Amino acid sequence: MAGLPALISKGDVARLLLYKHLLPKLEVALGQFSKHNTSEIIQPVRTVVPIAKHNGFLGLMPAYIVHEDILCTKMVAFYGREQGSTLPSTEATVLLFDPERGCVLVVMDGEVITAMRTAAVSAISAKLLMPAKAEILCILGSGHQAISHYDVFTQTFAFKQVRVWNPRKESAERFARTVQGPVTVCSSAKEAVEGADVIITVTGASQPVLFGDWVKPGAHVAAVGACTPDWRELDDVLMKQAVVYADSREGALKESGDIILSGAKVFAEIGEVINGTAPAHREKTTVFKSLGMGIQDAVSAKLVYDQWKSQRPAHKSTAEESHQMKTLDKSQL
Ligand SMILES: NC(=O)C1=CN([C@@H]2O[C@H](COP(=O)(O)OP(=O)(O)OC[C@H]3O[C@@H](n4cnc5c(N)ncnc54)[C@H](O)[C@@H]3O)[C@@H](O)[C@H]2O)C=CC1
Ligand SMILES: O=C(O)C1=NCCCC1
Repeated sequence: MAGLPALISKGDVARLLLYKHLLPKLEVALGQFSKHNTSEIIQPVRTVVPIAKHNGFLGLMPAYIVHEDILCTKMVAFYGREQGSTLPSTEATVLLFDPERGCVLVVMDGEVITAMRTAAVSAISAKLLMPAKAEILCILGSGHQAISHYDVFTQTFAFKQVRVWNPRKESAERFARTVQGPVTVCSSAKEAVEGADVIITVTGASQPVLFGDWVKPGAHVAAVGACTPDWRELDDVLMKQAVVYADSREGALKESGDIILSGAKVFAEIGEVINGTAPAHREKTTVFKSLGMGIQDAVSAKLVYDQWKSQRPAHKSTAEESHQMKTLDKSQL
């Protein structure tokens, strides 16, 4: 190793990563991914190691974005928690490498990256697939992803009302006190969903919480939870009546209980819509099934690292720079 990797804390990631930089980079990366050209992007479906004893999983998420020379991996542990558990349901660490040498340049917190890039990708799906007149946003779940989704959706779109539901009403009320803006706390999922134009599911549920009979025709659903083959957030009625998009078709067919157990077909990847190779059926009920991809973390980590390098005191050198210095020393011999 050329030197010790830099460490970037959660607080610094939160300070350095901005949606205005993240959204356009993610959109480009999703489009590139869906060209499925391995000379541009290499990203296998993540390896998932079950931690059955603790009702959890460890996901390993490597990715290489060739033309930008970004080599990255995230390690993310995620759990099915009892309602009201104080343990986190997701823990993540992101490593950014020097692609030429293979050494780790930086180790950074992955919690903020996971929250922000997932919400940003849902916002991209909504931009492309929600009805032209979208006034009511509904969020099912009120944890970490609910907060990041609230932030980016209210910054990006002009909803007239945002509704939230959680089976534990005090959790939804805490969410309403945390976010910077108005929220209507609903007493049932049905009450939150009926009439909504955009519905985000960000729950830890393993059984459906969103039912097709409640969903307004033409609404857009960004389905973010239930990322294992036997967990569900959406019922069969919704999965069969909607046009289903995914971040990765291969990932969805391997990991999404909503898709595998309903037998619904993935109509297109969101990147295909970005590339113009698949249509955006805004006029129909749409589901975007998000599983999360290593390239989303890679793009985010690079943005954080570049910002961090540009702001850090001049006397501190990173693994990357100490390698450059050693190379320079040798060439001067
Ligand atoms: N698609 C993606 O890229 C990603 C997906 N996720 C998934 O998104 C979901 C939310 O993640 P976080 O917000 O970080 O978790 P969190 O633990 O902070 O929040 C989960 C929320 O779901 C609620 N909940 C739990 N069980 C429920 C049930 N049976 N019915 C309704 N609500 C229930 C909890 O009360 C809480 O409000 C998880 O399933 C997680 O695995 C997380 C990160 C990335
Ligand atoms: O992409 C991610 O990061 C995750 N996806 C599924 C569940 C937890 C984290």
